[in-house]
Amino acid sequence: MPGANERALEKAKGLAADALILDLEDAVAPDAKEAARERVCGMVGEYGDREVTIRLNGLETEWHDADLRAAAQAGPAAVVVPKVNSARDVHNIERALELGGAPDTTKIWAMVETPVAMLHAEEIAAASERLTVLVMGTNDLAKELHAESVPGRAPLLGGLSLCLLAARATGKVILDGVYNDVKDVEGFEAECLQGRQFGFDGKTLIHPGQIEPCNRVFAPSEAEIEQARKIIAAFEEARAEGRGVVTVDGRMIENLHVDNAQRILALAEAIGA
Ligand SMILES: CC(C)(COP(=O)(O)OP(=O)(O)OC[C@H]1O[C@@H](n2cnc3c(N)ncnc32)[C@H](O)[C@@H]1OP(=O)(O)O)[C@@H](O)C(=O)NCCC(=O)NCCSC(=O)C[C@H](O)C(=O)O
Ligand SMILES: [Mg+2]
Repeated sequence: MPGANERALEKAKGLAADALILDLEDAVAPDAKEAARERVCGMVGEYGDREVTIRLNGLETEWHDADLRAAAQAGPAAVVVPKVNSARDVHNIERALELGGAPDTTKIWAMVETPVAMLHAEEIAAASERLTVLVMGTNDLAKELHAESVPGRAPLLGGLSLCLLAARATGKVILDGVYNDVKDVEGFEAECLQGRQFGFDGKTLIHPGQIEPCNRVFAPSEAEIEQARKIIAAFEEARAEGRGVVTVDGRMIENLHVDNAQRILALAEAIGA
């Protein structure tokens, strides 16, 4: 949410989002940057249990250093850094956080949103243990690619896949990009579903109306939870009888399907908590 929008920052205290990104970058006009920085850094502790992050201005901008120093002192759950293009960028942020006295609990969320970042996704993701999340910047990526905005996002799928591979290969969380048409609920849900089917852990949002459909699409449904329990029970029974493979509803179930079922139950449990 825009760091200059007091109304939105207040409203966010009652919204059912898992994490908040208080933005100092694109959603804040140049002459409002300093006031937004001060306001946002002062509000980090006001959102209860949710992960509160601050999106800094980009590494090459005149505001970046001051944003990073102020955020390091405020100690949010993470600094969200736009247009990260290399492992060296991550190392520079890491060093600046340390020099700025940031607590160890302040992580780095790297926005990957340029062609260079797509090609360096693995080295970015692996660059630091402090980096815990990759965030797709699909608007900037489309702009850089000269791609058109089309349903299904065909022009972006190569980049999305590269970043997903990088996140999974390095054990990091990855969040899908935003959906700009805040009035198009159907199109938004379709894009959430596509993101989930690809393997994204969640989606970044720009409007309160996007929270409920996003939570619904990304959370395991009752039927999925039930199926996961059935798979685990059937496999345990098969194991007790000395078998390593079993069928559930006509489908083959092996160890790896049990791992997936356990992941679904753990996710449902985390959401419940
Ligand atoms: C997109 C918006 C400009 C739309 O704003 P508006 O027309 O005011 O929306 P509504 O009138 O429907 O608002 C209804 C109420 O909800 C509050 N609101 C609106 N947006 C937010 C929000 N993000 N967080 C919290 N609350 C919000 C309004 O204040 C209204 O409240 P009330 O008065 O009580 O009724 C606007 O939604 C907006 O500015 N969204 C965020 C834009 C943003 O953050 N952009 C930067 C991130 S996206 C990005 O950078 C892309 C990435 O880098 C990439 O490359 O892809
Ligand atoms: Mg961007």
